[in-house]
Amino acid sequence: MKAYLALEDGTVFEGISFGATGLRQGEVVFNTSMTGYQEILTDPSYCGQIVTMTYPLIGNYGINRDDFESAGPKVRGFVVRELCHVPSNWRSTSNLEEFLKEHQIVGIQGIDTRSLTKRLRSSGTMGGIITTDALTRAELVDLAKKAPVLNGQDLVSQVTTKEAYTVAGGKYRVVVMDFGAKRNIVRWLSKLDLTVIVVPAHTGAEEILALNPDGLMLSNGPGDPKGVLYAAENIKKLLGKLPVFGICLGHQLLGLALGADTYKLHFGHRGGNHPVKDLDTGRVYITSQNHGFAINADTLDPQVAEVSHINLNDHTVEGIRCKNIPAFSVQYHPEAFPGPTDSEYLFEKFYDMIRNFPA
Ligand SMILES: NC(=O)CC[C@H](N)C(=O)O
Repeated sequence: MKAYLALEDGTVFEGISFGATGLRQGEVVFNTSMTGYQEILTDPSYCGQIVTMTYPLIGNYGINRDDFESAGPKVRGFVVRELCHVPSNWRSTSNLEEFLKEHQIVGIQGIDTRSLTKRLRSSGTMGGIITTDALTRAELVDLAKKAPVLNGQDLVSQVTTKEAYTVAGGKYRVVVMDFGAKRNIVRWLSKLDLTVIVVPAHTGAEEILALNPDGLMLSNGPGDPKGVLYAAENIKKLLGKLPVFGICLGHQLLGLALGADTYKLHFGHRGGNHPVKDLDTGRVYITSQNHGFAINADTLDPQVAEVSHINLNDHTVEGIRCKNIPAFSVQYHPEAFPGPTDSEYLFEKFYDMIRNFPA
C-alpha cells in the first residue's frame, strides 16, 4: 500500500506503508544511529515526533522485549529507507512491522532518507504528516502545515508515570522525577547502593522532601522545557537541599530553575556519536544524544553556574555545574542505549555526591 510523508515546506515523499495505516501529524526529526531502533522507538522523549533513521537498512535484528526503554513505542511515525523483511537474531521474538502494527504506529519505507535529512538540516526541524490516506498533494501539504511542532507544549504529562513506584533497595534514597524517563536511567541507578523512587512529573517539592531523599535525579523527557515550567518551579525549591543530577530535559529544567533561558536548535542532535568536550579535563567523549532544545550559555548567571561541557560540532551547551550547591546536569545521555556507555561514570559521580553530602 502507498504511503506519503509531507513536510510543511511543501515537500511530499511517496513510499510504501508498513506498520499501522492512517494519518499521524508531528514534528519530523532524524536520527543518525546505525542501530538501536527499538530503544529509539520506545524512548518517551520522542513523543510527538515522526522519526527518520538515516541508516539505510532498519529492522534487521527484529524486536526483543529486553531492549525497550519504556513499555511501548512513543514516536508518532517512523520513516526508513529500507525495511528488513527477514530479521535474524537469536534474541528476536517479533519483527519491526508486526511491532508497529500492534502499537498503532504508522511507518513508511522506500523514502529517500538522505534527501529528507538534507532538507531538515537546511530548513530546520519541520512539522509534517505521514499517512496511508489517498489525499491530494495540496491536502497533504495543508495537513503538514497544521502539524503541531513542540514549542511550548507539555508532552511530559502524556508519558510520566501515573503512580510513584520504588525500584531496588540500597543505603541511600534517590527520587527520580519522571518526565518520560528511559528505563536505563533507573537501571544504572539501581546498580549502585540506592533505593530508587520514581515519582510523577507533577509531584510537588514538599511531597518529594517527605520521601526523605538523599539525591534527586531529573530525567529526560519530550517536548519544550518551557512547556513544563511547573517542574522547574519545584526543582528550584529543592536546589541546595540535596544533590541533583539532570539528564537532557532534566538538564534543561535545571537551567530554567537557575534562571537561565532555553531555545530551539535548528535541527537538533539525535544519534550515537556526538563529540562532547569536558571543559575541565579537555577530554572528549562520544555521546548518545536526542534533543531539539538547549540552554543558552549567555543567560547562565556566572555567580550561580557554569558551562562544564560543550558539543564539538556546534559548540552548544552540553553540561552545566552549579557553583555553590551540589547540582550538575548533561544534555546528552550517559545512560546510553542506544549509543556508547562512555559517560556511565556520571552516575558514580552523582553517587559520590550523595555519599559526601553535606560536604
Ligand atoms: N531526550 C530528552 O530529554 C529531550 C529533551 C527535550 N525534549 C528536547 O528535545 O530538547
